[in-house]
Amino acid sequence: MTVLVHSRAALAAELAKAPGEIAVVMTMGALHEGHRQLMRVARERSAFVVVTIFVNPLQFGPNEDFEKYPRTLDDDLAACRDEGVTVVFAPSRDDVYPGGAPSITMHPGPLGEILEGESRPGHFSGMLTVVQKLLMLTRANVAYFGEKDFQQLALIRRMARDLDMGVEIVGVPTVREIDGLALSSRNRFLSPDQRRSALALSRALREGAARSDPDSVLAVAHKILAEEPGVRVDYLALTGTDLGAAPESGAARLLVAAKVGSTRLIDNVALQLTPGTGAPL
Ligand SMILES: Nc1ncnc2c1ncn2[C@@H]1O[C@H](COP(=O)(O)OP(=O)(O)OP(=O)(O)O)[C@@H](O)[C@H]1O
Ligand SMILES: CC(C)(CO)[C@@H](O)C(=O)[O-]
Ligand code: BAL
Repeated sequence: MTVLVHSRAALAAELAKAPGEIAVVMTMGALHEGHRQLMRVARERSAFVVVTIFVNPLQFGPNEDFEKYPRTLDDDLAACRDEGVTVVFAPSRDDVYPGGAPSITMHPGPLGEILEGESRPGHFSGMLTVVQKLLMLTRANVAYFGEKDFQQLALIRRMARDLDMGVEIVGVPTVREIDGLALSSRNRFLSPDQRRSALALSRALREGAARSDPDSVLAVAHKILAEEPGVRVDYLALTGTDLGAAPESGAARLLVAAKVGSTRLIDNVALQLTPGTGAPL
């Protein structure tokens, strides 16, 4: 049975019943198969799984989509029930921030200043602050996050390690539609035409990642994105798996952020680089 709680007191009462390890899957709701995959991976290991649903105002910029972010609690609850989730914690803003905006917050450091951090000032500070609070409130031993938000996952791992938080952070591969589009709550804002345009993101990543020479990887991906007029690229970046400089060879990551209409989407893939193998485009 899945129990829905809204207050931190009701959450604490449910947590007291946990027989052992507590797992958490944090979300902003509007749940889709990507979220459900996180829940399934969590359930495979832990009998007690908490899903949090909270659209965190602290991680949205003033001109971002906080107000219009989809809120679909009834459907979300049904999805959590289907996946055998133990507790759904859907707090109000006052429950999470009883004293208003916190005066002590997380500082993401240099990794938080590039890519998403550069495009969304303050985003990662707000995100890490609420993740830390939700880890404390849920008393989680293990927490699951999607690779779709690759930089977010890297920062959460780093926070847990740097601050000795004693929680295990598990990354879960990105779940995609059959045509390659990464599942995202924001996909529902796309018109059919915009959805077709949005496919350029995953196509650019896939075809770029099929190359192994760094110049070719970026050139192929750039070309695909440039040829899609419905897409305005924010960044396309080839990095190491730690989001630092791309290695000359070995495991790397290709990341993209772009606006399709007024909807901002992100995606990324893993790839292997081998120098000197660039075939002409
Ligand atoms: N397609 C996906 N595959 C795997 N995990 C995902 C996917 N989409 C989201 N997640 C993960 O689910 C968790 C909650 O994410 P969130 O609620 O922001 O959903 P979202 O679809 O990423 O929403 P948005 O696109 O609006 O940011 C995060 O750990 C996120 O990485
Ligand atoms: C981790 C998170 C739930 C924190 O608000 C959010 O950033 C998200 O949904 O990815
Ligand atoms: N999925 C990352 C949360 C955000 O876009 O604010």
